[in-house]
Amino acid sequence: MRTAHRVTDVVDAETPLLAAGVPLMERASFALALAVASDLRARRGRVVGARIGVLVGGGNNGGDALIAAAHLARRGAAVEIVGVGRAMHEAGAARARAAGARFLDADQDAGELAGRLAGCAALLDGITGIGASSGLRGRALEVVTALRGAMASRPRGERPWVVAVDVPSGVGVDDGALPEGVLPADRTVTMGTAKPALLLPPAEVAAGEVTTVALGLDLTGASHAVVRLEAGDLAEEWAVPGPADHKYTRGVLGIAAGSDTYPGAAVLATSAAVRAGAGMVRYAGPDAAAAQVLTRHPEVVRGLGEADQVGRVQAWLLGSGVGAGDTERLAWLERTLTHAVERGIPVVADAGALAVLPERLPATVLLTPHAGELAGLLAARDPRAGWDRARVEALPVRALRRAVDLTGATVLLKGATTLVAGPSGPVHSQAEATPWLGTAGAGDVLAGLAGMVLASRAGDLTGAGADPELTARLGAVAASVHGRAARRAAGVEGAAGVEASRTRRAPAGGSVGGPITALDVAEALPSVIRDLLDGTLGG
Ligand SMILES: NC(=O)C1=CN([C@@H]2O[C@H](COP(=O)(O)OP(=O)(O)OC[C@H]3O[C@@H](n4cnc5c(N)ncnc54)[C@H](OP(=O)(O)O)[C@@H]3O)[C@@H](O)[C@H]2O)[C@@H](O)CC1
Ligand SMILES: [K+]
Repeated sequence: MRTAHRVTDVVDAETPLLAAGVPLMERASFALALAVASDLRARRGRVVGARIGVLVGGGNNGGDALIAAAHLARRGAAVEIVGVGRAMHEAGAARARAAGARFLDADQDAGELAGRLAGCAALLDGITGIGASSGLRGRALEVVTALRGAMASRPRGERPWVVAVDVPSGVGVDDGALPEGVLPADRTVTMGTAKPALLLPPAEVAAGEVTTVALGLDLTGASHAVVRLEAGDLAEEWAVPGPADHKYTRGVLGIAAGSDTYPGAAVLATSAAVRAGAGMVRYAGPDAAAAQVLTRHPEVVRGLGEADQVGRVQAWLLGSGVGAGDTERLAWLERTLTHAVERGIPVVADAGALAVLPERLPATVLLTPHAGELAGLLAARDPRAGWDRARVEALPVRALRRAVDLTGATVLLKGATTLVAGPSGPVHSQAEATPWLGTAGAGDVLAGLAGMVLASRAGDLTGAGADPELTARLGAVAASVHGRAARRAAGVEGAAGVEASRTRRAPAGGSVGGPITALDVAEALPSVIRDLLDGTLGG
């Protein structure tokens, strides 16, 4: 599990150590210099003679960069420092100067400065860290903007290796905002613990590879702001049947997905649920879609009539492939959702069901909007706040939290990185998806998979002493398994392939994979789940 902590928690943990004289900045800057030296050695064989540009702001983030610059200069690098703040960490600057680093004229033309920096082997971004709010301004913004331009005009292989100090300067450290004028890093060396922006869209793309420096901060009392589940965490949450289990104890999922207009959603959602190991699926939908479901999956049972006539289910998936004009179906979804909520049955509410939500919902209802649907939900409930799709994409965590506050439900926001949060607990951020997954029907597969995961853990979700944060965690499990199945179906291989498929950079080994259909993703589920439980799936 990867985790990140809020700025206030980091500051609270630092304060007693600093008061006790623990040399946190020494530790931070030494580890930073080591990381830069090791990257330089890997990329060009040596540190000696390498030209390293250092962008320095007025606070302690600049202090980290300056002391690291001193270490690198001592190791023979040609270090060039540019101050872009109103002040400069004095002790750090003195050490860098004493070690032989050069201070460039900070007032020279930004374009000329940028041209010089763009030719460096490495750049350190030490302008701002956790002490600044989102968005660079003034001279810092001017220099970084010119630098971005200068770097973009060079071939990729001739751009400097960028290392961000603690966070890429200017990101929204707690909310993951990515304003104009952030220098994208190849690596971020973060101090004490990862910061939320390093795991949250859209800022995470500017972080590159994240290295966490252990500073000895005591964060045991602080809650996680962001959690990213890894393979071992998924395996722990996955319900594995025991000898006494049968189809009813493994979880019966009711699926009300698909319509005469979108019958494929029924097939995709049921395929995902069946392939992911549902004890039983009851399909409650129109005859034509049901015929297609049964042709493909004869093990699916039909559920006819109202919710109380369908037969017992442990969880529902409602709404995938039901359009806004399908009034009769929407009315049925609304009645079924109310029925499920009254009985404490977990629900995945997708697509059409998002249009018929009651005012308040329990946390065991998992809403699965994409950015456009989330914008619609927020615009309806919070009309004066001006939510639209672009704002949701720019501030996804804020949008997600707002939707949770307004509904009481757990919300899963689908995207290249999927976010899940409930009324309590962290934001889960799962980034396993490959861009190949951006294909019609992928959301129906996720919905069916998420419904199956809730059904398989229904007892834990609703019983006495149930963990109120479990729905969000299981939503994150589904998102991660969905992304991993997509990678497998697409043939994305190795860490380089995964990285390349996310960033579209040329891979150094591995494979970026190729096109997939939504059904391919559902069909890859059994092998991915098997490997997950065998412990052979990395990441
Ligand atoms: N405490 C410690 O010992 C440890 C601290 N550590 C390190 O310290 C960092 C936190 O340092 P911090 O608290 O000094 O704040 P910091 O991130 O440098 O930002 C403040 C500066 O930013 C500037 N600035 C602000 N807004 C701006 C804007 N929009 N655009 C441009 N500039 C802007 C502002 O300048 P001013 O507004 O005054 O001109 C001010 O000078 C932390 O991230 C970690 O790296 C670690 O080494 C562990 C030990
Ligand atoms: K920084």
